[in-house]
Amino acid sequence: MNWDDTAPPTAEDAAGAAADRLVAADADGEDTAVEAALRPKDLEEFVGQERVREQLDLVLKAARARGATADHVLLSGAPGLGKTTLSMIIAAEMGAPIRITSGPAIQHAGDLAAILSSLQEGEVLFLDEIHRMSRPAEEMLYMAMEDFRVDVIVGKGPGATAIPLELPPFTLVGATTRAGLLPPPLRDRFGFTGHMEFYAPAELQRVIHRSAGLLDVVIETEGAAEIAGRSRGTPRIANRLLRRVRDYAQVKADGVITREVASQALGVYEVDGRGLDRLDRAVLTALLKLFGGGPVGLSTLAVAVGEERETVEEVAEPFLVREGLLARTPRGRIATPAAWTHMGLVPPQQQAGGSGQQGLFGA
Ligand SMILES: Nc1ncnc2c1ncn2[C@@H]1O[C@H](COP(=O)(O)OP(=O)(O)OP(=O)(O)O)[C@@H](O)[C@H]1O
Ligand SMILES: [Mg+2]
Repeated sequence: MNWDDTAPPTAEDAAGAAADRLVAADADGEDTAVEAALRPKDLEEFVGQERVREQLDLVLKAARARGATADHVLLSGAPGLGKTTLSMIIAAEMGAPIRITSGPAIQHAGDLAAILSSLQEGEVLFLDEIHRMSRPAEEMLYMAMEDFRVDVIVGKGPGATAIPLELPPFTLVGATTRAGLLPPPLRDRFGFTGHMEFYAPAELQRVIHRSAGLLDVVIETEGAAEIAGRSRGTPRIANRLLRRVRDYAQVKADGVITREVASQALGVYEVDGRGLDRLDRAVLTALLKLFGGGPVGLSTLAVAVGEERETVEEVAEPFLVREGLLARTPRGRIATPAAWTHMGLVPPQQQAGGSGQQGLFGA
């Protein structure tokens, strides 16, 4: 694959790129299968997130010293940054069992009542995607969090009665990718909120070394750095790229991951030096080559790459914006100078003799 390919991207180039992306932050089937083995088991092993780790360490140590159940904890942050991992660490650090469920799994308040009433004292209840819980369940949760009590409604209509049910003290750990969507009364009932940030390359490098050790893969520092730089600040992506690079190293090299092996492998998988994949590059290429860097409307840009508007807007753009390669303006999408540099192209006004525009659109 030649990244500097001058032909405009075709629909075929972009099609499928969104479906099964190596650089997607959400877990795929394979991730789910191997992630359990790669999860750090205690705070010490958990890489990065210094602030959250330090604060959480205090919360847990204090609770342990008092012999009490830890305060409820809310973890917010983008997919793949370690929320589920941290919830398990909280339970492990407290020496408590953990029960795992998620917002979408709780359709009725009764579902939640059943879970809450079967908790043991001190148990950690991990509620993933807590922003997707139903309204009635949410209201039941308020009372459970605050007073360790729920009202179970028996019967219907005028004859319905609320039977109060005492709960043992427990620790709720809620996780959300969208903290802004949580109703304030719910947010306020957490004693501690940890905001997970994207990881620095050096931190991802540590994640990769650690995972390589667990997977019995030999990796050089430079090899880990190469993978880290393409992992979009996300441990899940780092671990996934490591597995693909390991395959390549076994088949095409002597199994050792050097910088060169990592770079070649990720070239095969079309993940570039900055973690952009084919879809990301198709969007940038269209924006730069067909529209001179913009501004261009989202719909036009989507047609040019042969993708749905939503795919461009929700799948490709967030990372391009985060990387400072693309900006969304009221007049449309524009490429930043960094985008031109990254794609190895020269902006029209910098091209010699003013013939740049023509050359650009004529290409
Ligand atoms: N700080 C970390 N140190 C080492 N590995 C990590 C760290 N954070 C996450 N990982 C690894 O990344 C993978 C994904 O982490 P996890 O499942 O906890 O993410 P998440 O935030 O729960 O994602 P989602 O929002 O999709 O549920 C796991 O395999 C885990 O081992
Ligand atoms: Mg998770």
